Amino acid sequence: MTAKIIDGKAFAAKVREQVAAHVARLKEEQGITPGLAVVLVGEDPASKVYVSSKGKQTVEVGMNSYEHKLPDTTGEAELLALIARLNADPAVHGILVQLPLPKHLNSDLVINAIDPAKDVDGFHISNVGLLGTGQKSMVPCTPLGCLMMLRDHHGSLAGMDAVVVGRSNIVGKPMAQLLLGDSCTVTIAHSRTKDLAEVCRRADILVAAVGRPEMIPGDWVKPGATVIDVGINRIERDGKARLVGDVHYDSAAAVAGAITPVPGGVGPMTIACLLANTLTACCRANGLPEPEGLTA
Ligand SMILES: NC(=O)C1=CN([C@@H]2O[C@H](COP(=O)(O)OP(=O)(O)OC[C@H]3O[C@@H](n4cnc5c(N)ncnc54)[C@H](OP(=O)(O)O)[C@@H]3O)[C@@H](O)[C@H]2O)C=CC1
Ligand SMILES: Nc1nc(=O)c2c([nH]1)NC[C@@H]1CN(c3ccc(C(=O)N[C@@H](CCC(=O)O)C(=O)O)cc3)C=[N+]21
Repeated sequence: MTAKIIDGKAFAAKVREQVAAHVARLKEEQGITPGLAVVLVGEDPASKVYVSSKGKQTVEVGMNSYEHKLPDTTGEAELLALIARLNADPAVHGILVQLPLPKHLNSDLVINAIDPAKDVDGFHISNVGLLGTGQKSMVPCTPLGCLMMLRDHHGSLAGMDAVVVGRSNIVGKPMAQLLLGDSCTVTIAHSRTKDLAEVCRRADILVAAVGRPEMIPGDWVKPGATVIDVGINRIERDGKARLVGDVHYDSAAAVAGAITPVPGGVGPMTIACLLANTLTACCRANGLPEPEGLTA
């Protein structure tokens, strides 16, 4: 079997179109423009690329983008003061603090200082708790993007065996919650899992969020399974810089039923979902109906 390629880039473009249409209506009918503030501390090159890409796409869908670039040496009090200002600013509907933060800053403390209603990353403990109990929340962008692609491909996910490899707070755990919410039977695997290959082979839906280039080979994939590759790994091959996932694409695509590529899979959906979450936050802040099909 040769897998159907799930085109995250094209899917993300459709999501952005929906967001842009809704934003245009908000402006015209309500005089409201959604605003997203992105905070970047330090000079991490990959983070800089993501932040500028986020800013560009925010403007493209008609929203206001506020970029705050702070030096590596920024102290905790200074960062918390900026977050307090953004929390109080009615023009800002979404706040994202780019991770990882420099080591001297406590990211839990910083994230939990964001107003949960503006926490478009869905990382605040209140949003984590709301998601875990099945209540309305802000849902983390990467898992939300994965869920949208899975629902689009399968319709209902009920009863499917899902394996999530990775248990981080930003991808693995919220991904597992969303799959459980859609009635999958969910297994979360990690670095201490025994016989990971065997666990993966049980999966109808296999989500890889590990951060190890091409760690999952095709013979760990159940024939016909859907493979969602979250990994973004920069490697050098034949003297060239390349981006690869956590799944060995060629061998996995030979057995899977469907697979997301890297690049062009989960990554573009993450940013599209960030824009969708900002729109959702703006609608909620103004007591307006939320966009349909763009929330979990
Ligand atoms: N496409 C996108 O939009 C995004 C992509 N990413 C990418 O996704 C990947 C994961 O990111 P993130 O969740 O932040 O990473 P973390 O490093 O926070 O977590 C990695 C997880 O993988 C597990 N793990 C590590 N090695 C193994 C192994 N050999 N076998 C099984 N499990 C293992 C770890 O287990 P343990 O807990 O036991 O240590 C951990 O739970 C990265 O490549 C990242 O770049 C991340 C965010 C967004
Ligand atoms: N607070 C916070 N929220 C995040 O959502 C967040 C973060 N911090 N820190 C870093 C990770 C990573 N992340 C990606 C977003 C887009 C692509 C993306 O668009 N990738 C393109 C390729 C881009 C390239 O070429 O480098 C693709 O896969 O096609 C990748 C990764 C969001 N993250």
